[in-house]
Amino acid sequence: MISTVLRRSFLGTSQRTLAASVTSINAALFHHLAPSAAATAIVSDLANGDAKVKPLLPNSNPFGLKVRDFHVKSAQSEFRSSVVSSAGFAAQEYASSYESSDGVDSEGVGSSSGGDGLVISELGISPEIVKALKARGIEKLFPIQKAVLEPAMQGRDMIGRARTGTGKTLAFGIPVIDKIIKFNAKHGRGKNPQCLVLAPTRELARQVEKEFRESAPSLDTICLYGGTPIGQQMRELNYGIDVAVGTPGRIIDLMKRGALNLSEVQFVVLDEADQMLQVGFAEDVEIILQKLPAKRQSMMFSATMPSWIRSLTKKYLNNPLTIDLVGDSDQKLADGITMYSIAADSYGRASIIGPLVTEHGKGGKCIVFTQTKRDADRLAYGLARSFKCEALHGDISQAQRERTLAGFRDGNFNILVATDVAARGLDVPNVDLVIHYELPNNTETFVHRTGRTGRAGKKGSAILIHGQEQSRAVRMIEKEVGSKFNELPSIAVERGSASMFEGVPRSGGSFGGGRSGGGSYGGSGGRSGGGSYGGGYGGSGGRSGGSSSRYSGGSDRSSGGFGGFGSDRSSQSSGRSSFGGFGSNDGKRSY
Ligand SMILES: Nc1ncnc2c1ncn2[C@@H]1O[C@H](COP(=O)(O)OP(=O)(O)OP(=O)(O)O)[C@@H](O)[C@H]1O
Repeated sequence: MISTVLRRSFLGTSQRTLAASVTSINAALFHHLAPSAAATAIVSDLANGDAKVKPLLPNSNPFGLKVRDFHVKSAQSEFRSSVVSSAGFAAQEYASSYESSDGVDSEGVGSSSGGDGLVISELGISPEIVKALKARGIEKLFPIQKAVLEPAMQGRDMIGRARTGTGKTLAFGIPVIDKIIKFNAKHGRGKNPQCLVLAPTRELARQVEKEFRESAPSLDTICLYGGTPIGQQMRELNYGIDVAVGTPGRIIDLMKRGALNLSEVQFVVLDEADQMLQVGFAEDVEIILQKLPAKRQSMMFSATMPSWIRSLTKKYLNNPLTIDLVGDSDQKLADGITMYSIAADSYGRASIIGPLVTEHGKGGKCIVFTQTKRDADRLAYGLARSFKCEALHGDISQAQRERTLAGFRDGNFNILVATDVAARGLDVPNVDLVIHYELPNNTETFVHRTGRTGRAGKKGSAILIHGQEQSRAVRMIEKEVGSKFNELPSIAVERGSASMFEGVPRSGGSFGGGRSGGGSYGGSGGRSGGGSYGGGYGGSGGRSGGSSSRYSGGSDRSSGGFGGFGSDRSSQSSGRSSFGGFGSNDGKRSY
């Protein structure tokens, strides 16, 4: 039968299709036969067929496409915590430092040395990982990694929380890839993913997948997200995958098409779990979790614990350990970030960005966060007259967003004007300055945006631009974040010069307040209702004229926002964000 299928393929299809056919048959065979037997069977059948092909080697096929030597059947990994027994103190060490926390940074990622982390090469972690990390300059564990390693190696379910830029991805990544590498060495490689990581945005999914790939080159990883052709992803899944990272929407799509088989998943990680709720993925996440094998290790990383997360935890995690390196009373930002604030009125604020970048950006990378896509476009347009600058938001095509991010990472331009699509999780090394073009919706957003700088122990600055009348809100942020702003002297702006946006196409116009229903600029267009700030920063929420406080809403918002940092707002269970749009997550939102 195999040769029949192959012959039919050879006669009637392109080489590309053929390759896929061979690969899938190969994969099917390998799943039922020992690898060597499978290879022999295929080779002998092909030898009798019409086409001339090279013999199949374990990791290649006649067309040079990647083929994996699958193990017959996956089983639960059996890993011993003794491998990392030297890290045995990690969780306890964290616990004691957290209990005795008095505002001192319990994480220790405050210096470029990476704090007093454990030396990775001494932990019994696979040499491949140690080598790959070393090549990236990573030789010691950061505190969250230290705290997570031992219980993760022991197979504990867990909920983790740590400040921005402190290495949460590798905290779950290292134990998972180490276990998979060791498992594969013992049992051979499986076709279906052993690890599934769910991320709320495409950008974050790509980044997490990259981190896995670069830390374990021998593993096959895939990133599954919308906005890209599904066929290629299906073919790659068919070749065999160790780690799948993706956004829930595309993952469900692939499951429905029968292309993604989650029956062998041993590790599931929810990264930025609370954001899943905010961007409308709550239901999808649960659908996926229900499809996973009961015997698995589940880890969840979440900045806050809304009631949805708690109920997820109860339903899908088994006696989870909570590792919280933030706590409720601590400073929420990573060390090394200096906060500044500056007052500017709505029409003058665009004009002060240039001087702020020049003075505080040190010629390095800078991200300016706006509330709305339109503002991001318009500000980027204006700034581009004097700086190399691009916009990033959810109305921009996925391909262009990827190019923009790559260009920013590579230093092709140094000012990125972005909506909150870039606020969470994105790791662009060496961002020196974050500017909040206006007050964010809530402290949590402030923390995530600000956390794009000062990563991995580096230094950075954040500048919050606020209206004269918003000082109460600024104080509230200070209180909730646990750090003080240094108030910068105002920058004089001549009225006429404020219009650096002349010539910008006005499509509904967020500048100067032409819009009704969400002029992000104060202006006349204020929203009525929305009341995103139920109790946020001192009560400007829900106002209707909106001539001053940004707290009253963002243009794309449709419903209520969050409370303060760490708050538990079950009112969010609708799964809708109060942000000005997340376009990055397969259509659930439009950032
Ligand atoms: N042990 C380490 N030593 C040096 N650099 C590290 C280490 N661990 C992680 N990093 C680097 O630190 C940066 C931040 O890591 P990561 O993106 O995982 O942070 P995060 O805690 O997930 O941040 P966020 O909350 O913003 O998502 C990355 O560039 C990563 O490669």
